[in-house]
Amino acid sequence: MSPLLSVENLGVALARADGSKLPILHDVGFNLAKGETLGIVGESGSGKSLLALALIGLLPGSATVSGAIRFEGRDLVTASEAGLSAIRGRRIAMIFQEPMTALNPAMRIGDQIAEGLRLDGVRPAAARAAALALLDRVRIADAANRIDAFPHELSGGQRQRVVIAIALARSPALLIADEPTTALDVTVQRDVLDILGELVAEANMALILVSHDLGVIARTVARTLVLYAGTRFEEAPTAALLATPANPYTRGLIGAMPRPRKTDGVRQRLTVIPGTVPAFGALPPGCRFADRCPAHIPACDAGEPPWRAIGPDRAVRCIRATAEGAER
Ligand SMILES: Nc1ncnc2c1ncn2[C@@H]1O[C@H](COP(=O)(O)OP(=O)(O)OP(=O)(O)O)[C@@H](O)[C@H]1O
Repeated sequence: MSPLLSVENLGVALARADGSKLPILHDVGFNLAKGETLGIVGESGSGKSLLALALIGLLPGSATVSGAIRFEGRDLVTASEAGLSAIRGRRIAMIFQEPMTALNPAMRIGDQIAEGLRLDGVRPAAARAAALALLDRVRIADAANRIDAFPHELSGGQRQRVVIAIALARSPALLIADEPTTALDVTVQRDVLDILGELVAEANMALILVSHDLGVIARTVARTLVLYAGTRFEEAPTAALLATPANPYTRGLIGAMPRPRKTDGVRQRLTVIPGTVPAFGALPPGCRFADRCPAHIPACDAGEPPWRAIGPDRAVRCIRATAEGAER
């Protein structure tokens, strides 16, 4: 069976001031089946947001896209703007970090949830009833009274739950959430992630969750794709990725995860990956992670490591990696 979404050899280049093109994304690829959940993780500047925007054709006008993005049998790289706007919202919904930018401040939340359904021809009373049911499903307490509230009358967590309700209203096949909880307090983050995970599973909807935070990814998705400096570094089932990271970069990300200390519950940053992500205009000739990598050997500088399978459901871009874990 063909996957719901297949991304192959995706490249995105952005125009520089002098008119030349600066490649940002390079050889990104993955498949997503119906109902499957995938996390995309990497440090700031790794290209996560550009990837999310590329998937729904919302890149800046200066961007050049190469490779293929196939969704429900259509190639989204070559699709017309009209073709893409017929898919956005209806078949692929998107949630961004800041709920206030997604909500209309002058419109009642129930009307905003019902709006998409009205576009699909649902009558007003049925759309309002569906909006009420969705508010309940995203656990807005006292939904019957809150349905006529304006966004500013809600907390940040409630607003993001309304955004989730809007995204789910039209039963899209794929939801892309880009840092959906980064603007929220840690405890509210967990509630919103749990609601998101539950609703996506109930609806058998596929989810792409973009986050710099492996803790967020670990809580929510079955598979994870690690990006580094614009390209894929590792893909694996999330549990295997966390237990036996094959790429030294993934191991570094895991080491940098804040986690509660057993004794007093204080969150502590254990290790940081030394150095910084290289600039896109000055990438090293070999592995992009070479100058930060604790497992670096001269062969790493010979050329870009190929993307290669290290198991039936695991792949990595590192000449030293094995499925038993990264070289140290
Ligand atoms: N509109 C744009 N014009 C020029 N450069 C851009 C644009 N959008 C992104 N970039 C550059 O592309 C690179 C990848 O950015 P992107 O926002 O995708 O990274 P990210 O992994 O989502 O990081 P963050 O977590 O900080 O958002 C960065 O170097 C960024 O400066």
